[in-house]
Amino acid sequence: MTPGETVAARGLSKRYGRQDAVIGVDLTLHAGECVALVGHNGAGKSSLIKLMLGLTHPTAGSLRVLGEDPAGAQAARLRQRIGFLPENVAFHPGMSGRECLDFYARLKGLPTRDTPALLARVGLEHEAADRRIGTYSKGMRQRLGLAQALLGAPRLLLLDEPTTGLDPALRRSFYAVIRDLRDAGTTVLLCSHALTELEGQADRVVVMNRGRKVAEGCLDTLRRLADLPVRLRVTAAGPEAADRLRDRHGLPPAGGTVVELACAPSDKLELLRHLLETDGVADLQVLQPSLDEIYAHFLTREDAA
Ligand SMILES: Nc1ncnc2c1ncn2[C@@H]1O[C@H](COP(=O)(O)OP(=O)(O)OP(=O)(O)O)[C@@H](O)[C@H]1O
Repeated sequence: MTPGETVAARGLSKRYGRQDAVIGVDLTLHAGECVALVGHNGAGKSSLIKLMLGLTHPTAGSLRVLGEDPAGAQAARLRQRIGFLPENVAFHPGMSGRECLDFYARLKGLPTRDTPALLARVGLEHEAADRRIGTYSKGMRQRLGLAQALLGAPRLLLLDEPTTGLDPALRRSFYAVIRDLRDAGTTVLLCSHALTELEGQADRVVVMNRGRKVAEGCLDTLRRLADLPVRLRVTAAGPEAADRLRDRHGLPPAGGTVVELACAPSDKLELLRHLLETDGVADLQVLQPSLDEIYAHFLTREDAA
């Protein structure tokens, strides 16, 4: 592993009986980056995480996590430096948040003195910390789950669907904590189906389909690779101007003042220039392909292959 690399997978494969879960995956993660691992159900995301945690052994290929073999002799020590938030986090309902975190700290061989600061970091201080978990809302349980994952200041944080069921305000505060950790040098791997909310959160996106890595890059790179049409939403000054515009671009008359045009990314500037010079254009909006559309493009392409 080169300096700064926290995870290095080479040709990594995992097979359960006759079921291939991970197939020949190459993946490198670095300190201080937040990477989103996206894929449909059964794509192999959880299997990849289990391999990183050393809970299962690779069938083929190699995997180093923080410089160690996660399923090797040093696995227990290595796991102290990894934080993990499972998809369905379940805590004992009779414990308070504080008791629960103390319990997990002891399990990890850590002092419990950091518990109050961790609870405060995820917004569970004061009265909330001493309430029974059975009375917590979903958002509070999820925040406790994050606090649990942050025990021992891990250098690698694996979060499986961390924001499922959180309202937009809680999501924002969740991602604010993640950003701080990333900026402090932690590697964060976020597994998610909720693609659109990852825009602006992940530095890099890795797309998995049926066990294989099918695309990787920052959003701009994926956008470029996908080369999907850009849409321009034009608001015309009136219905006649809208129909004139439609006619010029080969669209049937439709009424209303909003006209949606599409073009290849390389033709965008020329079309914009043309529209700016066209009479009757009152406003226009450039609609880039969303992460969902880019993701669908890579999955469809792979399925066709
Ligand atoms: N213990 C197991 N035994 C047999 N097959 C398994 C096992 N664990 C996973 N699989 C299979 O491996 C494939 C990948 O599953 P995995 O759980 O890694 O996908 P995932 O991307 O995490 O899906 P999800 O988003 O639904 O959690 C699936 O076909 C799954 O049925």
